[in-house]
Amino acid sequence: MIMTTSQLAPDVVQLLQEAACLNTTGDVYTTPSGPPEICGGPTEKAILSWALTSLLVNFNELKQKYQILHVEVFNSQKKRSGVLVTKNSTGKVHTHWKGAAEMILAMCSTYYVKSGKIAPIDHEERKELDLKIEYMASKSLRCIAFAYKESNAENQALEETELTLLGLVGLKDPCRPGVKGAVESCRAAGVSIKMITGDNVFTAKSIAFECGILQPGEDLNIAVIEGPAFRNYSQEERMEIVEKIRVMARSSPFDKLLMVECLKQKGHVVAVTGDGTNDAPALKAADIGLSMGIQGTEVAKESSDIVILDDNFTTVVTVLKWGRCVYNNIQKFIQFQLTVNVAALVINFVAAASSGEVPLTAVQLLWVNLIMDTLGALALATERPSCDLMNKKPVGRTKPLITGVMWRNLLAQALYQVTVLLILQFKGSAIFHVNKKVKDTLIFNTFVLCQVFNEFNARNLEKKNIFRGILKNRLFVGIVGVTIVLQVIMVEFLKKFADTERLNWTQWAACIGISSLSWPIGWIIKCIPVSKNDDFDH
Ligand SMILES: Nc1ncnc2c1ncn2[C@@H]1O[C@H](COP(=O)(O)OP(=O)(O)OP(=O)(O)O)[C@@H](O)[C@H]1O
Ligand SMILES: [Ca+2]
Repeated sequence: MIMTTSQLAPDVVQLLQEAACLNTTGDVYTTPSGPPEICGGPTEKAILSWALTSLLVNFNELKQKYQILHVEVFNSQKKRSGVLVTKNSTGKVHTHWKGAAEMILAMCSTYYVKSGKIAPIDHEERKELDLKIEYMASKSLRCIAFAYKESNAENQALEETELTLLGLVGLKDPCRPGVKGAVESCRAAGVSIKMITGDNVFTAKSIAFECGILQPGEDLNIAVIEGPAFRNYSQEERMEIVEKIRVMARSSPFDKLLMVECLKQKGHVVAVTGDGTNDAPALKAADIGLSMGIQGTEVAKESSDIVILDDNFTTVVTVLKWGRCVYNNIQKFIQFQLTVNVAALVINFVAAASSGEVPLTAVQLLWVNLIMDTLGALALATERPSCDLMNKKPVGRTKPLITGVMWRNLLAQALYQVTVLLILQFKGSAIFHVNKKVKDTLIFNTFVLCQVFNEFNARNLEKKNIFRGILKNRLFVGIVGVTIVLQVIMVEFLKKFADTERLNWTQWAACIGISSLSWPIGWIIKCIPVSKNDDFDH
């Protein structure tokens, strides 16, 4: 039941004001114009703003009336914070605790009723209060309880038993828009999301449903666990259940770390997001630690690999997408580069071994490497992420960089290039009725043009449509254009330098015709399935 201050006894209001404003790490700055500014952690801020608006407290005035004798700062293990204060006017000493509701309730033996009287918490009362906490939590509220005790001595430590419950507050930390979508995207990308929180199990469950981490129909007995239960399992038991857990509630920093370590031992690649000091060990232990740039504590940021500047979970999807894109672009370039090198090596080796002459000269090979390394790398590395990247399973930790699919594409293209170039080498002069120098130029020119065509093939390792989005990648088109222009200059104008002979229109057409066949070959070869043992998806 929500009550206004007028419905409460003044004594209780006073105690609640003390509880909210003295037992806090937050602060309030009054501004001459406009509402007061509250600072501190999110929980502290919420409680203070409730105190200012609902308890109508004057924060700074109240603080001056008391002296703080002892502080126990909030810690993630005990999930509570406490102070020992004395009121200047009366000299009375009060212990105040606030923290996770059921934990504070366990320290209480009495509670305040509305009228201001103190009543004992018997078995029945305790059950009812537990139900209240559970109800609030199931509405995805984070429950904080306030408790206090009056004592006489000033120098004693904070008492932890026989307290009087002052009240419960429920804080709503709503699931931000977009999070549900991000969770779904991650799931489609083969990334399983787990929520590890210090919250109560009911709050955690309810929030997990809200943002799609838990789905209707899931076996909650397996998917939801509390930190202490997880901790108390044996290592073998933990390894058995860890993959099935979706939500871990009431976890301590150690539980978070334990979970990350278990998942890593299972061979998973683990990413952790977190903002608090209590997340630091897990962030550090994870393969990828992502901390929050705005709310995040310095400790969390220091322990992480990536700082998410906008504190938005949906950014994780962007990180994932770009990470995959870079990996994919590297693969494309490797495939492209290896094709060039394998083909050049085989042609020269076979020709040298059989006739003692090499068709591609050192300068020509240097030239090929120069334009294909720099320009080819630029063209393929600047491809932007495509949507299908996010529908694939992740690459396993032990997966080779060059996959079966890449070998298939690479070998097919290299085989084609080697075949046509060797035919040109041995039969070229007869076919085209040209001298040796022109024939060598034909080989060189065809070889380079084959790479230009193959650069398009390399744009997509698996999909047959290699032109998708090509106009959006102006750099790619530009680079291919520059490569072609340079090649024309090389063949037509730099005869001495590259040892080439000018080619006529027919010969150019023949070179282009032969090289362009690498497109249909690329298309056909992609129809051949390659066994993918992708089941190691983490
Ligand atoms: N400033 C605070 N003062 C008192 N109790 C708090 C405070 N902040 C959190 N709590 C209690 O501790 C619990 C959370 O503990 P903890 O901070 O260890 O969790 P967490 O894992 O950081 O949570 P989150 O999911 O918000 O990151 C909350 O459910 C709440 O009951
Ligand atoms: Ca936290």
